Amino acid sequence: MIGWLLTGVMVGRLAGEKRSVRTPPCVAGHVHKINYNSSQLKIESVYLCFKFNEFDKVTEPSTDIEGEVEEATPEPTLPTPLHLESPLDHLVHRRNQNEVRFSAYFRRKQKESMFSAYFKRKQKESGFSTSPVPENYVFTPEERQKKLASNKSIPVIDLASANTYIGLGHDDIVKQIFEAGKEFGIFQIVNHGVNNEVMSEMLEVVKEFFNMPLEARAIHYSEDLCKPETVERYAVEMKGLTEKIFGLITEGLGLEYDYLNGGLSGQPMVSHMNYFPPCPDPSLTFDLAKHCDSGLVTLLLQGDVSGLQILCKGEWRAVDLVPNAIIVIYGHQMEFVSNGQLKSVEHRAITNDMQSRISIATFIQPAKDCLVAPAKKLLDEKNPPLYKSFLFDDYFTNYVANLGDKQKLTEHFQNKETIERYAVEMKGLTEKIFGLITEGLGLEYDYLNGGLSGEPMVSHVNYYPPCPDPSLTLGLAKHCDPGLVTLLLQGDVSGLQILCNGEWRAVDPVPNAIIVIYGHQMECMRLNKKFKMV
Ligand SMILES: O=C(O)CCC(=O)C(=O)O
Ligand SMILES: [Fe+2]
Repeated sequence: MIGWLLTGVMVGRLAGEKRSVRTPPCVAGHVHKINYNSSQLKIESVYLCFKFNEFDKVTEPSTDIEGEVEEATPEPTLPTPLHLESPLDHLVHRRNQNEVRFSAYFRRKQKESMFSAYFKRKQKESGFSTSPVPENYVFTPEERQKKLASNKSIPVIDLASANTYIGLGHDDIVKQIFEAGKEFGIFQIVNHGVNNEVMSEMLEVVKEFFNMPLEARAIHYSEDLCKPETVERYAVEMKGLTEKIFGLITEGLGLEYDYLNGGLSGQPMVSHMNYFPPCPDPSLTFDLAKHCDSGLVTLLLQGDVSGLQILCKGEWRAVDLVPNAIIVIYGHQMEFVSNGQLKSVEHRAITNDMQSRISIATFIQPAKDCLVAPAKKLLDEKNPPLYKSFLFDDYFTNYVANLGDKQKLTEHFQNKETIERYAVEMKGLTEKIFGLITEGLGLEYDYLNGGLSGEPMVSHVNYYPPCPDPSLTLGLAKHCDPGLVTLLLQGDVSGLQILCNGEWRAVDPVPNAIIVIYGHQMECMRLNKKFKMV
């Protein structure tokens, strides 16, 4: 359902500004005007994209979408329109599905067909044409906010002694963060080390920007309001905070310190500035509809007006305003990587009729081509992988298609059934093969059962991305398998080779075949040396 984000959309980026020089626009963007009944709605939010260590080089967003637009609204003259994928794109589009002129620069047609069925249904269900809130912003009675059942508060964690690295204070913080992630998937942090001045300046910049009249914003904002120093300082602070938090999270999980760095947080950091104006009837709609965040972690700074709520054990709870706190929201990837030990939290933002509200959400997300999977170190016989491994890009496509619905997404990416069925099949096949091998050797039927195959069966899931120069490296170096037998299933791309009488030979892919590889133990058993390992 759409939300009452009666703001505007500017899609922007941090360009290569140099501090000493008065620079051309540092945020390029686009403001959309929408006429709705007699009032004018302005749908706004700003995306800023930061690539660290590369402030001068900005990721080129795709702009291949203009051609798809049929009826472009006349727009003010603006800097070149840009498109950046933001985790919230789908919500923005959802809000504005019925205002067909919303965006000339997004993949409108594609998004329209994606959301139109949903909207038709929702509109039919709602039917509140006389409300002060535009009909397409009205939620069904079941979906609207009710009195909060619980006010049990979300943990506020003091990071003051996080940097001591050892000792009670530090260990206690690690524990608190772990517990908060396990129970809530969200917590607030204070004494986080982020410069308070930078935070309040950043909120001021956003407020100042959104308080400008639409036309003035459209023409001037990129020069007058971006305040590159503030934005850049904020970005640097967020980057530092991310590293600190990641260190504490990985320590709590028992993973290497830098496990969440690299590909898992490899997409350029995006900050999304939200401006929510007062709403004539907050009982009917939301600033932001229920969703889970798509990435690993979101760092949220809210101004002095509260509004964030989280869903915890079926109940909505308010996240209290804590001065100078930053809210850490776990996105869906955190749940996948931690194999469900840490939760990602569903949340929403409620409206109010008196004040406008500002929030700044900074998203840390995996690179598009990053293979996300439960961390191997967290898996064992008792903790099988609960989720499939997948490319983040595939997840994101599903995220958009499922409107950030955590349940649907979890169903799609969970592994339980497939893994279990595969394991049962492998177990059965092993028995069959063992029977045939022992028969060939003239041994008792069950000779290879018991201790000889007594370790819990383990399946490794390997993914080999394309390699820019296959002549220089191997997917996997020469080795023999340590166990008795390996049952290998390969996808539709061949690659396995074996060393046979001093020569490497390819193993051809045969549809639906399973490759049986004898491990070292098979040879070591001195079964008349009839079997060779490969
Ligand atoms: O404005 C808020 O409090 C929530 C923002 C949010 O959930 C998001 O940007 O993903
Ligand atoms: Fe969110």
